Amino acid sequence: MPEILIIIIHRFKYLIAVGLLNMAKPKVIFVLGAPGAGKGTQCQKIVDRFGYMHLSAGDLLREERAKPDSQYGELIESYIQEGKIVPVEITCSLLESAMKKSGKEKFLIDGFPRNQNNLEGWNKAVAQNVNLLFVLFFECPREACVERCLGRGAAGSGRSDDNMQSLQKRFNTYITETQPIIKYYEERNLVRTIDANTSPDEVFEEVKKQKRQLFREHLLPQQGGKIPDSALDPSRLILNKFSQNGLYSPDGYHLEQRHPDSHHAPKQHFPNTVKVHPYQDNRYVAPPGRYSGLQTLDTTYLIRDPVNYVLFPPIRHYTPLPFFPQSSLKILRHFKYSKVNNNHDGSWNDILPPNEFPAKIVAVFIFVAAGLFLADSVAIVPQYGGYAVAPVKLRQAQKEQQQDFSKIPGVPGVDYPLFHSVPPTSFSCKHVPALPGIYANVETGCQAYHVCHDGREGEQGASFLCTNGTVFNQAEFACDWWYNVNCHEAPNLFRLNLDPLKNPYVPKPKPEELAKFVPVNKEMRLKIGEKIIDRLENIEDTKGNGGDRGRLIVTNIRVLWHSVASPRVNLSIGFNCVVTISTKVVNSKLRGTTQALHILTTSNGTRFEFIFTNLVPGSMRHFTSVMGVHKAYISSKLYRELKLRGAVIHNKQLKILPLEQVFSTLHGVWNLSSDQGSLGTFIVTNVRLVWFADMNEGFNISLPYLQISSIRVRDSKFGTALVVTSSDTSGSYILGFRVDPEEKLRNLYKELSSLHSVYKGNPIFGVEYKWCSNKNEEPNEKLVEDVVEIEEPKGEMSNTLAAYLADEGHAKDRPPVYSADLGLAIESVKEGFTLQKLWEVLPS
Ligand SMILES: Nc1ncnc2c1ncn2[C@@H]1O[C@H](COP(=O)(O)OP(=O)(O)O)[C@@H](O)[C@H]1O
Ligand SMILES: O=c1ccn([C@@H]2O[C@H](COP(=O)(O)OP(=O)(O)O)[C@@H](O)[C@H]2O)c(=O)[nH]1
Repeated sequence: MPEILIIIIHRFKYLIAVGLLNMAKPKVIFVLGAPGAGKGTQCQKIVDRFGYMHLSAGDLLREERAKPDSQYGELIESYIQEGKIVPVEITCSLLESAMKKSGKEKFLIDGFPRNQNNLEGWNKAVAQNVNLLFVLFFECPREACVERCLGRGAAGSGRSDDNMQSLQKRFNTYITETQPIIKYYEERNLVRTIDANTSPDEVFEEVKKQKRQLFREHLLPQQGGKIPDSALDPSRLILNKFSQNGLYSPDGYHLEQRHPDSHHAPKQHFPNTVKVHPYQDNRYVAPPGRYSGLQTLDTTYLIRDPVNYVLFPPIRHYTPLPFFPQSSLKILRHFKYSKVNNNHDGSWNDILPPNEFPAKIVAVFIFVAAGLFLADSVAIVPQYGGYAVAPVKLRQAQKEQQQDFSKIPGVPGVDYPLFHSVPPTSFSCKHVPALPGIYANVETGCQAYHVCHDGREGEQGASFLCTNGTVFNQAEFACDWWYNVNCHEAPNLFRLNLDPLKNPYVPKPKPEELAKFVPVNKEMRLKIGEKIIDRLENIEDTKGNGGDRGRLIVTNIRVLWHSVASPRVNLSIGFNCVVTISTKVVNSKLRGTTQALHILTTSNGTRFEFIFTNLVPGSMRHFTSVMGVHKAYISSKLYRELKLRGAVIHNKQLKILPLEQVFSTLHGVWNLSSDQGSLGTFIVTNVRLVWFADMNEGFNISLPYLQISSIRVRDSKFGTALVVTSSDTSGSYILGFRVDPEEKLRNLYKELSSLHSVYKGNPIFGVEYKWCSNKNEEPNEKLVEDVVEIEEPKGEMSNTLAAYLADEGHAKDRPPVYSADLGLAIESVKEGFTLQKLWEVLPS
């Protein structure tokens, strides 16, 4: 039996590998082109033909706009009418939730990304989670597109932008904003251009050609898109065809398309097209005799009946195969496409000798079952013209109690184990590094795992099985798809049970204990818009927790450290409090004398210092990432802070920040802060609002959404005014603006309040730190030189601390007390000293 399975895998390894490669992430095709190029029309055809899910960014926005409770409705409407591009945060979240909701794996994203802001937003939030196949670009002259859009409007599209006025603006946006995006993808060789200035069917013919070539290039990049004929053999095609028709088509079918010349209908006993119909046991079969009146499906494929084949019993146990590694990830890794060409010529020779088949076989079906449910159903094999007809199951009619393996890539029992209960193995909790802990059982291909505790459950601990298709991922402490797990690696990861953050059986603090430490733990949670940039293990907080191994986390706004042994011992240093970051020679309990990271901070007028030692000899990463991110933080202050009279305007143009996108520019806006008011220009971007005086561009204000506490429309002595209040942290300024006519003011108000709510939820901090590949571990001398080191008068410790530690009369340990400031238990501080003084570096 294993031989049969090996043959199946051999024959289908191409499909398995390709399937796995593609199943890992949802596939996305971007569809771009001018308004009216026919994107929607072609997408519908692609959906019908290739089964993609069509997501039109424009349609999703229109749907959102139509929702009565949508907070973005008005903003979307005004942007669409103006032909402007809606902020990417809105579009991306609509796209993402539509993708998730659909449960599908292949998407045509139509009309997106349309500008730099879209592109950046997508790259930041979604790109890494999907597999972008290519960009389908419909090229069509402007006149034709305009005519089509006007035609669409006249035919009752109901779209508020299918009119000449909006079209003009949409085309401007398309030329200035979307075309550069197409160019961006062109430079990456991802664009496939289709001439869209022909009839819809002709355009679609081109799409199909491109699709075929792209399919090949995508699957076989190393062969320049040339697929060996064997790779596209009929079995592959019929699987697609059956699945398109809702038929169940498991791995293991071997099918062959008949050649029209040798099976020309009038000369042959059987027609070119064989009709199959649902059989009483819910399979699709070719019916004997007439099929009039029966619901049928045409197939031109032959399914051959293997000679001398035996029904193999259901696979109940997972037996590792000698040359197929248990973890089929290895199949992927070792898989070479060229092998398909060399070892498999697309004929049946590698399964059955050709002379075993009658010469004039027309409709002959082969069936090799690959799993339990197939083996069960093979008992009935109806005969057709003397040849066995393969049973084909209808997806919808599948028996409830049988598991559907079709959604799981790979061969059940071969690629992944199929245990129904945990078998006895040599696994023993006696040999594990930590108790309690969870351990994968390698002998079961990791389908079983054991919770080792106090020995009550026996030597194997409490044993559990992951559901079929999944195995225990020791790195994640959870059942995971088999192709994500390298089971052989599991024993090397057993030690992760020592990490209290990983090991779910390490008791977590009780709620009341947690309450005690809330201030500290709350700090450790990531804040809105906060992103982790680097995470370093083995870092000692040399000053505060010497001798304790910890984890240093660098985010875009701060540095966090926590002890690994007791995560509640932690600290958080906001970059906004940092005075300097430098290096310093220290004496670490765990590393001896070494260079450490020295962070000097100030908070409420008091200075604090922090020293972090990397316990990995030679590693400089803690210097490079903390200093690098800090620099990025400093240089991006404008993203986050209110700025008055800054050099933000040059020649009446806003100096744009790196991730910034201008949404609107409004002339003739009065700033009401002085008695007579000043006339100026108002600019709305995805980061901030900016106003500058027409007479003097140095008289300006730049206010990020992050610093806005409210936006209102109010009556004032100047008439109806837009009133923007800055947050407490930025001085609670009240800014008044007036625009005529009032409708314009109200539109500005709506736009600003929508953008404020979008960017309050997704603040842009502007801290972008780029890793230099392979250089992470190298000392970056320049970076170290740049930082000014603060000289301390005596030694390396503050005088107070040195005096404290010099404790000559020390007889016994001081009792621990709870320090509300630190949220920790500390030793009671000696008389004459205060905590603050001990932490102080420079006299305040
Ligand atoms: N190849 C074509 N030739 C002529 N009219 C077309 C063609 N493709 C689409 N149309 C029509 O043009 C209008 C715009 O097409 P649509 O697919 O909605 O474009 P888009 O999504 O690019 O804005 C529709 O009314 C559609 O019926
Ligand atoms: O990612 C997108 C897609 C669309 N739109 C807006 O929706 C309008 C209509 O887009 P759609 O793709 O429906 O129409 P097209 O102009 O391509 O026919 C555009 O003009 C934009 O205002 C947007 O802001 N972001």
